Amino acid sequence: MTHEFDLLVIGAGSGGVRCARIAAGHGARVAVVESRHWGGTCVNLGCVPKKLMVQASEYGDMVEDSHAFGWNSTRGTHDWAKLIAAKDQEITRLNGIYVSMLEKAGITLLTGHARFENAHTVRIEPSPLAPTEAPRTVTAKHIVIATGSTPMKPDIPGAEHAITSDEAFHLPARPERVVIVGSGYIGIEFAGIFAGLGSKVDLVYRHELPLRGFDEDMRAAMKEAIHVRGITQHAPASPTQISKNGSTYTVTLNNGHTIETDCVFLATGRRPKIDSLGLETTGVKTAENGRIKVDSKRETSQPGIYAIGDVTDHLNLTPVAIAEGHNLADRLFGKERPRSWSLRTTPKAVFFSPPLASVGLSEAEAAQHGTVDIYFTRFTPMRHTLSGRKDRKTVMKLVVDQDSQKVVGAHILGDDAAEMMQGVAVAVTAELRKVDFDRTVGIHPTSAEELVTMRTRTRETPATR
Ligand SMILES: Cc1cc2nc3c(=O)[nH]c(=O)nc-3n(C[C@H](O)[C@H](O)[C@H](O)COP(=O)(O)OP(=O)(O)OC[C@H]3O[C@@H](n4cnc5c(N)ncnc54)[C@H](O)[C@@H]3O)c2cc1C
Ligand SMILES: NC(=O)c1ccc[n+]([C@@H]2O[C@H](COP(=O)([O-])OP(=O)(O)OC[C@H]3O[C@@H](n4cnc5c(N)ncnc54)[C@H](O)[C@@H]3O)[C@@H](O)[C@H]2O)c1
Repeated sequence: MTHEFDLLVIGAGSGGVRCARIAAGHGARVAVVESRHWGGTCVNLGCVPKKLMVQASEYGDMVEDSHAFGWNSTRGTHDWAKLIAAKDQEITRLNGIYVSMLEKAGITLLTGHARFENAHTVRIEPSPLAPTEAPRTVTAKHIVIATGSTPMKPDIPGAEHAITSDEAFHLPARPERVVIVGSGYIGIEFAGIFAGLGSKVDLVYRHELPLRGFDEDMRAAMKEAIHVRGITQHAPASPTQISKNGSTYTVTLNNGHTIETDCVFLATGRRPKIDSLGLETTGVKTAENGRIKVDSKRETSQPGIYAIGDVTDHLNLTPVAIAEGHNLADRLFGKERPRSWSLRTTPKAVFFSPPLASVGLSEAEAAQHGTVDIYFTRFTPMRHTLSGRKDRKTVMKLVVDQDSQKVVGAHILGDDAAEMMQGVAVAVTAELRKVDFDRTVGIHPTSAEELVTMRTRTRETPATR
């Protein structure tokens, strides 16, 4: 059977766009269907608007700190509507860039909600991006599901009164008080944004320390940094109910406490987006949480249908979705060896102020493989020796496998941590040893030079295997 397209990509987010562009570059006839916004979550309701808002939230303290450096500036007030408008203008610009980039690559752009009719046929129905467009049907030899994920709310009474990150980007006004539930990436990043812009923030989370899955020392350092930022932490605690009284809300916690607030923000995780996708008409299998199951080549249980990015709930980060999309397009249509990435050493950053960035293994993970040497330092960065914010510490940690002396993990909490970590990630991916760090000359005066000057082992952690 001849198909209209060699490849149909469902979802024009980070993974889908890269997969489509690379496939088109290899000469394939490609179509992309998008239901909501070109560029997907990262561009519209994720990384990009979030980072702009983090940056916005940092100016107040910077203006205050400038006094110590001789500036006669005043902190002033923040105009939320102006920030949202500026951010939206930038996103509209990016949407346009995505559309023209795809068109220039010779890709057919389809707007609407995609729903499988069978393993090679997809029906495209009206959606928010194309509410009046007539439905149509397309066929393709290969179909890639790149539909991403969507926020998930816990099943508690009153959850309908709460917002998620999707709404946080378009609030009509900044709430004076906000309760944020969840201490994953989104909970912490937005706690920092609202606190920096002047809101009173209460952060509620289930465990003793925030950021489950990160290195324990870094989780403790983040807890302290959150405190220093003036955010009230309720932990361990979870909400059992949200009630609305006029324009205020009351959050009841499982420890019996209640918090009054102007806004409740649930940052309690995301789920793969497979709603009304018609997967039941195909042989594509999903796991309990809706994650599409794929093999190492990203093929689903239905030959010819693949899945990449958040919808597979693997490492839910933009560069990972991009890597998966690129690699898949190379494998399906490329003539040379497919480009590949070391996902094992995917660096991560939580854009709090200061940010936390990590690559490789935590101390506990490394100890499962053998005894580890730990190098740890905590200091006041130079800027804050003058600004007076001496409680804004920078924390750095190197995790070294004792047998091989390879640096298997690096963790930084401090200003510019994410910028520093990208370079360190190259070293960890290249499996460099501690001696390679030691023989690298530092850049002075920086915080980063500590990474190559931590000479004395802080402790040895015995293997737990
Ligand atoms: C608030 C927030 C902040 C984030 N910050 C970062 C960050 O700083 N760094 C980072 O690396 N990652 C960050 N992420 C994660 C990152 O956004 C995702 O990992 C990434 O966008 C996943 O890409 P994707 O291609 O899998 O899906 P998406 O980018 O979500 O794209 C999926 C697309 O598919 C479309 N779609 C869905 N169903 C259909 C259908 N049936 N028919 C047609 N179209 C459909 C959707 O409208 C969407 O445009 C953040 C996420 C959030 C929510
Ligand atoms: N900087 C970045 O790279 C970045 C930023 C934002 C999001 N992301 C990606 O998006 C994903 C989703 O982010 P997220 O923060 O929503 O999810 P997450 O999984 O990182 O955190 C969810 C939080 O909600 C808590 N939680 C879950 N159910 C709960 C309940 N019933 N009651 C109380 N607490 C509950 C969890 O304990 C956890 O603290 C991340 O895992 C990450 O992959 C990345």
